[in-house]
Amino acid sequence: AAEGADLMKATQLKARKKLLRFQRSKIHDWGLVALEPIEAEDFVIEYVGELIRPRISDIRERHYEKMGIGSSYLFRLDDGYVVDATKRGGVARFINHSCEPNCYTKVISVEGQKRIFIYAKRHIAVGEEITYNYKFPLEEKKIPCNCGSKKCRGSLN
Ligand SMILES: Nc1ncnc2c1ncn2[C@@H]1O[C@H](CN(CC[C@H](N)C(=O)O)CC2CN(CCC(c3ccccc3)c3ccccc3)C2)[C@@H](O)[C@H]1O
Repeated sequence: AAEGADLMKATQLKARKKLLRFQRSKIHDWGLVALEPIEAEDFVIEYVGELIRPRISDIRERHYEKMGIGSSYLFRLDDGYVVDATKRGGVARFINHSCEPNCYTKVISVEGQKRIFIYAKRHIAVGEEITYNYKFPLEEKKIPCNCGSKKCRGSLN
């Protein structure tokens, strides 16, 4: 019974959302910082937003661009669907890109709903900024990358 409880506790620890804070980032404007140590493969946070169909996301993206909001809080899924965290989203929308990220994203269907979960690739120390690879498609108009990592590709797209 004891080991069962320990296993339960360990699982909860791994699955529990981590203590994070959004604050000024060295990479860009605002970012998300770890307030507690995070172990490799721990669940960090879910990228929460509205799941919208490809056509709707194109319309919204044009609208945001017109409003000068630029690359808004849109997280594109492989099938063209988009999770839009602009109006209603969690703090995960403040996570910046890195060419050597300390996290990775996983899209998991839960009751038919696609959701984006962010996990640690490695141990993350207190105070470290949470990052993942945006995997933006290559584009003409480059967004210069400021991740500062040795293997930086120089741009996000
Ligand atoms: N490694 C990197 N190197 C260089 N640049 C990087 C890197 N990683 C991320 N970025 C930048 O961050 C972007 C991703 N970003 C991640 C978080 C970001 N740091 C932030 O501080 O918001 C979320 C988007 C930034 N936008 C802000 C909209 C906001 C707004 C609009 C106008 C003026 C002020 C603010 C807005 C406000 C209200 C409603 C809707 C939108 C959304 C990338 O597209 C890139 O531009």
